[in-house]
Amino acid sequence: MSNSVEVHNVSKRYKLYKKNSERLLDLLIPHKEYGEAFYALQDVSFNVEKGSIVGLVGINGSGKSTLANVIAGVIPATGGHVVSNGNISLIAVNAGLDNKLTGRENVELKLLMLGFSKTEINAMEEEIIEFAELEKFIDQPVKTYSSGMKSRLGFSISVRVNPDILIIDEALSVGDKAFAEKSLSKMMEFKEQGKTMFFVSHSISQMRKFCEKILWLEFGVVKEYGPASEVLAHYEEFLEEFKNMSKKEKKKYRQNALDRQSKIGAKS
Ligand SMILES: Nc1ncnc2c1ncn2[C@@H]1O[C@H](COP(=O)(O)OP(=O)(O)OP(=O)(O)O)[C@@H](O)[C@H]1O
Repeated sequence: MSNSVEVHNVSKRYKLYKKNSERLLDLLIPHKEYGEAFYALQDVSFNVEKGSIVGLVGINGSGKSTLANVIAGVIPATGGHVVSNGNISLIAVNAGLDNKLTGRENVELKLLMLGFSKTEINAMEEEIIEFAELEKFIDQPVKTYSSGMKSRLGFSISVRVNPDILIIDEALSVGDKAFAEKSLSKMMEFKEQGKTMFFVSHSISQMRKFCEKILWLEFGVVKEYGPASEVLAHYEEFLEEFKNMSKKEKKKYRQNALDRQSKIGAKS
């Protein structure tokens, strides 16, 4: 099925080093283990049908961005695999923008890298700049942009490129309300065209309005995956409980997850 996404037992293992020398030794001496394993994702599996919009939720550090990056192919999984058939575009604040280059140079570079010709780029460029509302600033280096301006630029490039699968990671939460509205209506257009979308946001009301399904991640594992209204209701209950925990209870809760996420000896 085209535009569908299947995530099969995906894990992402990082190494945490106490010192830089450990990192070097780990590289140089392959038969010995240095540093501590940390699983940002553990055995994550779910399927997304073509044309559906899936929200990724979870408290800070749950692995939402890591999963978005693995699905987009920006970072490799260390275990499992993702099957997808369409072109995927990831929009995240700052994703893929070179801070030293101007906004215009970033637009041109990104489009060149995606294989567009100079004539096509010329035709697309002005539209991108206009949608991003960056006319006045487009020839300034991106390092001078606010996070909202960067996300507007990233969003505008990605939607103009017209991907089959779109992943939006927090990009709407840093822009202003008017741009968020405009972006949401663009996303509705994409939905009508049967595109598959992933949406990472801390805004439950945006999720409720927009997503059909929700994947709730909790410190690297899938806590629940299902219809948006059901999962969001459970997630909100959890947030309320979590908020009411004492400092000590929260610490214990996090520690239990950390013990699971750093289990040594797992292969993937
Ligand atoms: N390069 C890395 N090396 C080591 N650990 C990392 C790396 N990138 C992410 N992590 C860890 O992986 C975990 C998941 O991070 P991630 O950014 O995916 O979470 P998130 O749910 O998107 O968080 P937030 O809501 O705060 O944006 C965190 O504990 C983070 O510290």
